[in-house]
Amino acid sequence: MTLRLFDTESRAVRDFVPLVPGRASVYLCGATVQGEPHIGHVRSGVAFDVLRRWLMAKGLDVAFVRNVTDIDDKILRKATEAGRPWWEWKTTYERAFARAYDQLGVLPPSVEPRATGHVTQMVELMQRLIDAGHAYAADGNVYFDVLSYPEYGRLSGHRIDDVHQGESAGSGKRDPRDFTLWKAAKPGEPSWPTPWGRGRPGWHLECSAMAEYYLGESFDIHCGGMDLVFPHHENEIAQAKAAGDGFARYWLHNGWVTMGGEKMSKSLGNVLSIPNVLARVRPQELRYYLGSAHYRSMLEYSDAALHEAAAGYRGLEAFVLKTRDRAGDIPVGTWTEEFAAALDDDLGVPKALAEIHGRRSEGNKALDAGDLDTAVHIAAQVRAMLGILGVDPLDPHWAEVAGRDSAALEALEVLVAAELDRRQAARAAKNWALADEVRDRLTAAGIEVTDTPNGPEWSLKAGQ
Ligand SMILES: Nc1ncnc2c1ncn2[C@@H]1O[C@H](COP(=O)(O)OP(=O)(O)OP(=O)(O)O)[C@@H](O)[C@H]1O
Ligand SMILES: [Zn+2]
Repeated sequence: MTLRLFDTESRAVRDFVPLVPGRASVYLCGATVQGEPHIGHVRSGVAFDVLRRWLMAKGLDVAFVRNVTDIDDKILRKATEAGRPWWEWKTTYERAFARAYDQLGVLPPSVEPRATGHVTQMVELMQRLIDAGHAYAADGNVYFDVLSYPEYGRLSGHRIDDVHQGESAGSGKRDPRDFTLWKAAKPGEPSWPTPWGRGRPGWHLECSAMAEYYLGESFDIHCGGMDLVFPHHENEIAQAKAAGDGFARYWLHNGWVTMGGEKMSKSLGNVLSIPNVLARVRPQELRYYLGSAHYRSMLEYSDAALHEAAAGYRGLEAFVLKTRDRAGDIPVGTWTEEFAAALDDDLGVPKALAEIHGRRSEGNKALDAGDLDTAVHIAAQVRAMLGILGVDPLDPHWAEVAGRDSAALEALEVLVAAELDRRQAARAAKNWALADEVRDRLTAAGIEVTDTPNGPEWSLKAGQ
């Protein structure tokens, strides 16, 4: 059956026909590594990991590129405010994102290019745009001439008169609707040489240059969060197409994680960090929760919805484990036709999950009736289907992630217990100052101590 995908550019569900039979090329806009990831940031990683796994399951050789935006105004500003080098700052948060993707079982991309490593490709693209009369250099900046590209606005539906790039006014810009390809160097900021002077890349230029370098001038699918439709993806298209390239043939956008009806965002302060959520549920449960809604719909966060999803997942897991306990190893089987039809229909995960839960309930009936052959057959189907969604309960990845965390927790348990013994001894000796000091140190380290009739108990503070 043919996979059909909703393409933002044509505003329609279209059959997915790859450019090269048997292959699929996918570019996903990755993070601007300026701070700790929140659960909204990783939703696109999870949603398009399902796309990738489904393409692979259908036998395609998938080239999957997810970039890292590692030079940007926000990175420079935050590093300066913290008094740290910008390269240390961005590396720290690149690691935090990598860890979050890994914890959630997102497959590592085929390549993970950094913007700072692809200035050569950006200079080449700017040169082509200048040669074709679609870009101009002014005072060390390079701008894209929006009016020179009549198709501008096709992706987002913006009328040319309504275009506001949301950039600070640049020196030498001919028209306020033009956008920045390259920023002239400022004192104290990192910069790279170009024929137009030293400077650093604009955000939009990076992605066009990196997508084309790895995937070619035409490729299959470009993905990202829906806030990227304008201006980021509109500008990516303009840059590539004005230079004469075919660029992406399908545009996919995921909805937001919202909280209180608004996009989860650091600037609004309504964020939940990954470690915070992983203190409440396991990584596979968080992934199941983030992936359970259709990728294009909004996902309004609530503790209740998170726990409900986690319980739903545990029900599936319990069936697979129970069957394994009774019957031995469960192989990875194949998915059902209903599941395939659901995913082929623009990655209809909610329908696919309804199918999986339906199979689980049949499987449990088989277990109750002592029909182990049927139970094993169904458990193998459930494993295959959950595997496409990235949450196969028997995937060794989850044991590995849990092992890492539990080793650290066990070590913490020993250390905190020793501190609490010291505090109890101080209290017994009426040395209140020492007892308070121990407690304050634990609090400062994010450990909350509660005195109960059974003695002191501790937990990690549920911070942001
Ligand atoms: N709440 C969210 N839900 C889904 N995707 C999100 C959410 N917040 C950010 N993203 C996505 O994360 C990616 C990186 O975004 P970016 O680094 O620009 O963060 P941002 O949108 O400025 O968020 P914040 O204000 O929290 O830093 C983008 O693709 C964006 O669509
Ligand atoms: Zn991008």
